[in-house]
Amino acid sequence: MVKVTVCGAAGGIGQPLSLLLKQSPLITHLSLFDIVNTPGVAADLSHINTKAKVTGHVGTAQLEEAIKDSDVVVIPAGVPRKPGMTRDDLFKINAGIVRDLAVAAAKFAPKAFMCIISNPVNSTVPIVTEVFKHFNVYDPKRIFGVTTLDIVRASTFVTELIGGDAATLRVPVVGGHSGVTILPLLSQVAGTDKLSQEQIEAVTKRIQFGGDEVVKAKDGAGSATLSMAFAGARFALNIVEAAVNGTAITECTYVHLDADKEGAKDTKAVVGELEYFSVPVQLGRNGVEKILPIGAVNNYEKKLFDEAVPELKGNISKGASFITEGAKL
Ligand SMILES: NC(=O)C1=CN([C@@H]2O[C@H](COP(=O)(O)OP(=O)(O)OC[C@H]3O[C@@H](n4cnc5c(N)ncnc54)[C@H](O)[C@@H]3O)[C@@H](O)[C@H]2O)C=CC1
Ligand SMILES: O=C([O-])CC(=O)C(=O)O
Repeated sequence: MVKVTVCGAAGGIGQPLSLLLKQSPLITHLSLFDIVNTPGVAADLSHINTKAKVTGHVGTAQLEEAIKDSDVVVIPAGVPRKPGMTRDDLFKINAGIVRDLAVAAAKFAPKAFMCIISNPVNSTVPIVTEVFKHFNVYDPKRIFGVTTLDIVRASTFVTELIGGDAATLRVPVVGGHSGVTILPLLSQVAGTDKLSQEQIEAVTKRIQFGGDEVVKAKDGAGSATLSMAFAGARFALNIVEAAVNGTAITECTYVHLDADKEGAKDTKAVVGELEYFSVPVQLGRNGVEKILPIGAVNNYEKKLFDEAVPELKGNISKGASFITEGAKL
């Protein structure tokens, strides 16, 4: 039995993400939570002839039943950017939304794998951590910031330059999930040696600011939803596959480096005392099985790390202190 709850399931990401999850033969219960419209979305999806039973839950009074005993909780709840905004501008509204959902998960599904999509991811993941610590149910192996869209974009954009199959080209992207904190490690990708330094820098910027491309094109109607649903489903389904079948799947994801202290040593050597970083992680039955080395980084990439670290540090402490110095939970 595998219960997956999507919080924010009626939204731009939530709906297509739920559709993709409904196709998994491994999920037996797909629970849809939102503050609006989930009865309709659930009724609609429930007619699809795949295994998962679909239930809809609307409003905070139904959050407990929605989330109770979930194996996986995916959170794309909250407001998206409009042109001119940074992800950090969303903190004011989304921090409280993620906190309240994390409180419900800590109380009613403390063992769930938490997959956080809501922005700013660099800060919302520390919020979830601090809430779980407060309720004494914290396990860093089970809390993930979903940065898969950066990896998906990197595969697409790099393939446009070097050719090959975007579906199978793996580009490690580490760091965080906003602008300069997004660190594509192109020097580790076979075939990028054909590119000029100018091309490398341009595609690096494109990956870092891919979200802005969509925000601009949508012109006030929100940010990436369909590509995020694809990326979120890929990540959540990898978590499910690893948990159910023990398959060792490697994916870059934003985690607390305590999730595997030994494995994180090589990352720590580069990023200092930073607590969170998106790193290549081997997933398994208990979430993070191993943090894998970030590998060799060239001089240009080192410079990018230097820009990312102070920004990430600020984002992390902003999220953590929202709980540790905020109103009583
Ligand atoms: N991690 C990533 O790579 C990405 C993250 N995002 C982020 O995902 C979030 C959602 O984006 P969209 O789906 O486009 O927004 P949306 O506005 O279309 O949907 C958000 C949904 O959250 C719901 N919601 C609001 N408060 C809630 C609460 N307390 N509990 C449950 N649901 C609640 C809303 O009713 C709405 O249905 C945004 O913060 C956005 O920045 C977007 C794209 C990529
Ligand atoms: O850009 C945004 O605000 C949404 C997002 O995180 C992305 O598309 O990577």
